Amino acid sequence: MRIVVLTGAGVSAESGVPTFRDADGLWEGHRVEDVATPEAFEYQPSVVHRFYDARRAALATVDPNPAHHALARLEEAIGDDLLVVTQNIDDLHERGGSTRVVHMHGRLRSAWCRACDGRTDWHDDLADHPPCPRCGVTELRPDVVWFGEIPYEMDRISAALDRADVFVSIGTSGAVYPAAGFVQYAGGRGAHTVELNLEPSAGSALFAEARQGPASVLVPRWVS
Ligand SMILES: CC(C)NC(=O)[C@H](Cc1c[nH]c2ccccc12)NC(=O)[C@H](CCCC/N=C(/NCCC(=O)O)S[C@H]1O[C@H](COP(=O)(O)OP(=O)(O)OC[C@H]2O[C@@H](n3cnc4c(N)ncnc43)[C@H](O)[C@@H]2O)[C@@H](O)[C@H]1O)NC(=O)OCc1ccccc1
Repeated sequence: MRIVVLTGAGVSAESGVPTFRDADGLWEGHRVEDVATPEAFEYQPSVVHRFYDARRAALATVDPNPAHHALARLEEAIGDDLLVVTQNIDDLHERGGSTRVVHMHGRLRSAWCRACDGRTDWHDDLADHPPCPRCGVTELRPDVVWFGEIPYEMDRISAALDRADVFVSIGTSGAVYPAAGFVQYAGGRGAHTVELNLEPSAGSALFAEARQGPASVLVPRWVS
């Protein structure tokens, strides 16, 4: 039984990581789309850096919750037959014990150098323009996928969706593409589709099965 699990901000909400759709967007009066775009980084890099530096620093104050741990147990049970595709840029899946994880929108604890294209694990701020550890140039940006940019590892994701027997979506509002289109893609190839979410998402009607409730309760129950 090959399973692809897609997760969104809702899987980390009970760990204390704010979601995008509560509090009318995320941050300091900025529409998320206004800080998570290459244009915003061009015109106001310090605002964008502070946005990600604060979220990166906050990672030290949160821990995985029972939903993350349950997915790690499932991986232990079925190994390569499971792939977790996350829209989240936090590292809670890995800290929960998962290893087969694709961060399609990037990672907070990684910096990407626009000069040498190198990526480096990064735990500190970027707003003070530190030099790239590889090439020494001060052209580091958050290693995240902004609106208008192509998500990471789309080939690996499409290949897994092609072969999936089950597609499960956890804690996502289904508002952002291409992730929001995965249910139709997998369902169209015969996969059984399940939504586990606090409330029905924009694409709920597209799922064969939809359960409402907190991820920390629904995911362990679904896994066991
Ligand atoms: C706004 C939207 C309409 N715009 C887009 O989708 C755009 C444009 C677009 C492309 N195709 C389209 C088609 C139609 C319309 C528009 C488009 N997409 C892009 O630009 C993408 C790039 C988008 C990525 C942007 N970066 C992010 N994040 C990283 C940065 C950062 O994090 O700062 S997106 C970011 O927002 C999204 C937020 O959504 P969720 O995670 O779902 O969070 P949200 O708060 O919305 O919802 C939380 C849910 O959880 C539930 N919940 C809450 N608590 C709990 C709980 N306790 N338990 C369970 N559930 C819970 C709630 O009920 C709710 O349903 C996530 O994807 C997240 O990663 N790039 C691209 O398309 O390139 C081309 C391409 C495509 C394919 C192949 C080749 C090329």
